[in-house]
Amino acid sequence: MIEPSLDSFSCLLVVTDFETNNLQYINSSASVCLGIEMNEALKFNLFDIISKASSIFFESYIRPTVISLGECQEVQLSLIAKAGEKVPAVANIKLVGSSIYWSIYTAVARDKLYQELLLVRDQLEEETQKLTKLTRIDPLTRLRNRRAAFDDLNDLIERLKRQFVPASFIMIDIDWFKKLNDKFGHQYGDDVLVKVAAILQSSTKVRDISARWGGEEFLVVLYDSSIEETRAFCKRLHIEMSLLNASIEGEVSVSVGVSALKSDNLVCIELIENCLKEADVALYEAKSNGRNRTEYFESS
Ligand SMILES: Nc1nc2c(ncn2[C@@H]2O[C@H](COP(=O)(O)OP(=O)(O)OP(=O)(O)O)[C@@H](O)[C@H]2O)c(=O)[nH]1
Repeated sequence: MIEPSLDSFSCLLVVTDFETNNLQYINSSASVCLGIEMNEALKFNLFDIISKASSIFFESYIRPTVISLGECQEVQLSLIAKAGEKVPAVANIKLVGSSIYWSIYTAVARDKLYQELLLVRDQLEEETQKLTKLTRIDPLTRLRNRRAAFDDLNDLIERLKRQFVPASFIMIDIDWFKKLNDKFGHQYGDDVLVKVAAILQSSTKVRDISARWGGEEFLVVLYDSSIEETRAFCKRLHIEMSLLNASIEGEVSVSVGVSALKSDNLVCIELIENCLKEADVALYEAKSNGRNRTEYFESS
C-alpha cells in the first residue's frame, strides 16, 4: 500500500474553513495556479481566490447545497490566478467536519474548445444564411426567384391577416423575347432581362415583392397600393421601358397583367393563387390586344 502525496494530484486541492472561509490547505497544483505559496495559504480567504461572481454563487448556492447535501458536484467557478487573471474551473466540493474540501480542475482547454465550437457554429450559421440567400436569388437578375417569391407571398398573407391593405399582383412579360434572342443573341437577351429587373427593383419599395417568375416573366406585388397607385406604377413602367428601348438595339417592351386584392375576408394562399391566375389572364389579354400595354383583370 503506497502513501500517496496530495501534491502528485494534477488537480487543485483546497481546504477552507466552513465558518470563516479562510484557506486551511492548498496542494502544490493549487499553489502554482493561484500563485500562493503553500505555507502562506493560511493568510488567504476563499474570496481571494475566486471571482466576485463565483463568491456570490458560493453564498447563494454552493454553501446552502453543501449544508443540506454535504456536497456539491461539478460547479463552475472562476478562479483568480496569479496575475489576477480569471481561470475557468470546475469543482467538486464536500463538507468534512467544519472544513470544506475542494477538488478543482481548471477548464481552460475545455473553455477554449467551447469557444472554438461557438466560433464554428457562428461560421456555419453565416454560411447557411449565405447559402439560403443564394437559393432565394435568381443569379442572372439578382431578383428573388419564384421559390423565394412564394415564401414572401406567405409572409404577405400573414401581414394582410394582421391588417388588411389593398395589394396588387402584377405579371410582367417581355414581348417577343424569343425573336430578340434569335436576332441579337442570348447574351443580348440576358442583358435585357437584367435591365428590366433593375427597373422593377428600383421602382418597388422594400415591402413590395419583385421576383423573376420564370424565363422572361416577372412578378411584382405592390403592398398597400390602391388601384390608382397601381395604374401609376404600370404607366411609369411602360415609360421606363420606352426609355430603355431608346437606349438599346431592338424593340423592347413589356406586357402587363394586373389583379387587385380588394376583399378583406380570409386572406389565404388560395386567394393569393387566384390573384396570380387573374393577373395571368390579364397578361394574356395584354398580349392578345397587341402587347406593350397593361390590362386589368375584371371579374365578370
Ligand atoms: N437570353 C435568355 N433567354 C431566355 C432566358 N429564359 C428564357 N429565355 C427565352 O425566352 C423566350 C421566351 O419565348 P416565348 O415564351 O415564345 O415568348 P416571347 O417570344 O416573348 O413571345 P410573347 O411572350 O408572346 O411576346 C424563349 O426563347 C426562351 O429561350 C434567359 O435566362 N436568357
